[in-house]
Amino acid sequence: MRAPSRPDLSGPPSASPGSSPAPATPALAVRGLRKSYGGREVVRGLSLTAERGRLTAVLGPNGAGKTTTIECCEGLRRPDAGAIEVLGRDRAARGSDAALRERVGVMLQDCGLPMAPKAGAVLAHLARLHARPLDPAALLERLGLAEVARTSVRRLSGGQRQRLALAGAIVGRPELVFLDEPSAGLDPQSRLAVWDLLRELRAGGTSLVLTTHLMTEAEELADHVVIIDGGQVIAEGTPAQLTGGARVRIGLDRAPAAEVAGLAAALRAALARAGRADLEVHAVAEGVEVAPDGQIDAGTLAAVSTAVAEAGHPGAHVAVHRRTLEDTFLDLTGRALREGTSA
Ligand SMILES: Nc1ncnc2c1ncn2[C@@H]1O[C@H](COP(=O)(O)OP(=O)(O)OP(=O)(O)O)[C@@H](O)[C@H]1O
Repeated sequence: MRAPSRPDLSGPPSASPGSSPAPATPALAVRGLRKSYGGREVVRGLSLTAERGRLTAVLGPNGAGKTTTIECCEGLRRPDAGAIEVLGRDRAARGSDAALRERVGVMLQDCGLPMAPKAGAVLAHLARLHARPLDPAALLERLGLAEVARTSVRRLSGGQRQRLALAGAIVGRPELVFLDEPSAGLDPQSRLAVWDLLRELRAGGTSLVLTTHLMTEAEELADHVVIIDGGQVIAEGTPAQLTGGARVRIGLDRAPAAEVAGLAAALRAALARAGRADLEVHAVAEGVEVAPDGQIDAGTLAAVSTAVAEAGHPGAHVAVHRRTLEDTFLDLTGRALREGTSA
């Protein structure tokens, strides 16, 4: 199999090695954004910042207001209130659309491409609109689309259209790219190819802001994660900050709450006797967690294992557990299905 050719994804002119230092303003700054549809406010005073050269992932349940927020930032929707600065420019200022067109790439949720022309022609056309575009043929090849270059957009599969929309968003070598659910509906191979491409763009200095429902996508790619619910930011940080450190989990299968509480108390006592009162012990569903303030080193693991043995629960199993972003997301946004916003 021929290795896909690799388009030069080196970043925008401002990020090239040897050029002037990156500007101090963030790639995107949103302050107090508000937007209503038919009297229902779906974005309610939202503020977020995306730093330059970083990948910022915006997460949230269906209807949380992610697309509305991103479309306001892209200039596709007019906010009711609030301020949006894109690459240091006030989005609402006269002439900002024209000034930002060359510097900002947009991949829409519903692909936003014309249906009749052939895939290759669409990308070549988009490339011609830019001063220093990527090579469209290499980009098609890189995204596994070379074989459908002569197929009309209408006849592409959903995943192929999705990848073509991504190619269209980046072909102009933008400084900032907005991607609304870039890997929705992609098969695992295509998703990995898209992730590789996004990593490479970021390494080349491009700023990326994406929405996603894939927690693994945010965990794999994002420098900064913003969680939105009910039209507001409810948490943000690096994936590691949001998930917290690793814990030692002592599992008790199908144990009643009283037994779990008893184990937690016995562990606290045993750890205190061993001089490890610094270790926090929490009862969780079907077990107990011990959360060290930092990494789990061998001494900590040994102290916990000894304490478990002393506590005398023969059915207990000990494992190191790392919380995922999905755990945090569900803790913050709940497990119930959503219909619209909670406004
Ligand atoms: N043009 C519109 N007219 C009326 N209501 C709208 C419009 N666009 C979005 N909404 C409503 O605004 C709310 C927020 O929608 P939005 O698409 O911004 O959410 P989202 O977080 O992107 O959701 P999803 O994850 O499902 O894509 C939803 O309740 C949606 O039904």
